[in-house]
Amino acid sequence: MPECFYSWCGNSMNAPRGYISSFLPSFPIVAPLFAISLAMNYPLAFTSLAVAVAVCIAVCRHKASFRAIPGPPSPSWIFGNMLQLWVSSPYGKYEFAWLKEYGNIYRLKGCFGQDRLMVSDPRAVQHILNSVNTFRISPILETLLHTIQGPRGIQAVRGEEHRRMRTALNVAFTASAVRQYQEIFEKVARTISSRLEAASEDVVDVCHVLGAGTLSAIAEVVLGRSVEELDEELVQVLSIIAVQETRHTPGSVIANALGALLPQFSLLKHVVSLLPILGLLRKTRKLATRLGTQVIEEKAAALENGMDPGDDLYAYLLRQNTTLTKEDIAKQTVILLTGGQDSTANTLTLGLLELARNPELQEKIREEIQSMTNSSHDNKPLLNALIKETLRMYPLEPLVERIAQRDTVISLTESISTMAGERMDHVPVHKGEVVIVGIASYQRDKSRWGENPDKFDPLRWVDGRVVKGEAIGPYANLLSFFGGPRTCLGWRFAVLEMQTIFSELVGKFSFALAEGEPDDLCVQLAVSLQPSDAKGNKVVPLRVTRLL
Ligand code: HEM
Repeated sequence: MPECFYSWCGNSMNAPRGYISSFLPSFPIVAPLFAISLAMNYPLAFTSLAVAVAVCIAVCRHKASFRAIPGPPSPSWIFGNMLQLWVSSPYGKYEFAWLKEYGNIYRLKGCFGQDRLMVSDPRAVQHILNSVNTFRISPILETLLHTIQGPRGIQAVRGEEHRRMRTALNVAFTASAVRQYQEIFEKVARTISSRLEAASEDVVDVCHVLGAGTLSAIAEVVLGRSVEELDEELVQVLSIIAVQETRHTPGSVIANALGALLPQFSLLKHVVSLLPILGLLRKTRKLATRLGTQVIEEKAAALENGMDPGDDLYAYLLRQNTTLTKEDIAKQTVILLTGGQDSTANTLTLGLLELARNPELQEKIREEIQSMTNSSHDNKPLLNALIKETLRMYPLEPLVERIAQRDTVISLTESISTMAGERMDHVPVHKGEVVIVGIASYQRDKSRWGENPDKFDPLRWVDGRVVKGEAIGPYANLLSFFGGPRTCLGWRFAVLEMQTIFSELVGKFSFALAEGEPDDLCVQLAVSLQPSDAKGNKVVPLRVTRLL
């Protein structure tokens, strides 16, 4: 579940006014949620609260350890550079310009004059993502993960328990385990093909078709169930989560700033997760866990009776006899369904959009696919270059905030100059300070990815322009699947799924921009980085023509 997930909760609050008062007794816990709600319902009261908090912060604040590092001017004391960073449209309008001007370590202003360190230096990024005890996610994000996944969800558990659970789950995500799901991916790809065919020679919202396709893939591969067999209510909540208009807003930026100040008490998680405004998250978890439990029970019974439990991921996990209990497996259903669907659908959609913008490249990739039908997808260089370039340009989680739990030092790949002209090859960070890992910025660093890093150009992966550099992330030195102990568990699954679906679709159809329509499609930061039209709707209309 991406970092920016909780902005979604902010936007989905249509709470009746009177009900806000029920948050007041637990105000320190729910401050961010309260802030968004207040902003929407009582703008004046919100402004007064924001000013009061700002004054407190200004009084208590100590000088940030990285104050001497240059960075862009701040346009506002209340928001600092945070609106430019989190709310700009298209995503990265300011961030990628700052990267060019200030390099891969610079200082930003957070809300109410607080300093933030923006980091995309590879060594520093690796250090932060690996040091999960020193750099923790904000308490409010932890609370939301706890709400949607429950205390036993893989993203909610920490430390040794996380390591144990990950090792056990990983048996179903190794290269050889994932190869077993190939046939199911092929079946799903053919279903997507027939849906497109039904609409062929017409303009189709590929985002919608691929969203439905990747939900089928995840349901069939993980649970051995077709979408038609899933609870209708569950499919409905999953699609609300996927298409919800969840862009960041000034309210969510303030909530973010306040959320970073909350204490890390586990009791708070339990209290906050009961709040009525988080009802949709609880409902998703309840429905998904109920389905997971039912599936696991059926498969366990089949195994006990010497019958075939199926060839899906849950059956595989049960057969492997891992240290996970049946309840623990069932409790991962919500992260697997939510984390595995939209992420892959968005990446596939953005890849097809880029091919529609570049017919020549599309034709080259099609020729490779059609001439290598019997080869493994791993042997198709252009197909894999398309996947890598789409992941590079459009990381699902482009910004990651972490709060230092103690004083520490971050070493850099290359030294930087302070405003006074001194050289620094490491940056001290004090307890409580917030660093922002710029994953999208890291993936646009010219020294690593070659000339024109802002251009979508898959050929950079085959003509030697990409520099190997320090090994980072699980796939192609990219951080789109994250890095460190919290690396995406499903990255091999996602790569094989994308290889299979791209091969099927690009091999059989041509994709073009809708004629007469301006190409105003872009990406915006919502729950994750999402394709969007100029009005912010999650739609990508493309003209799809059947070729074979
Ligand atoms: C293009 C597709 C995908 C992308 C870009 C992606 C990206 C990510 C990212 C960035 C994270 C880290 C989130 C965080 O901790 O802030 C993550 C975690 C995770 N992903 Fe994916 N993901 C993709 C597909 C999948 C699929 C298909 C599955 C499952 C079948 C999956 C399962 C998971 C799980 C279980 C975690 C939590 C790992 C942990 O906390 O130990 N992902 N993913």
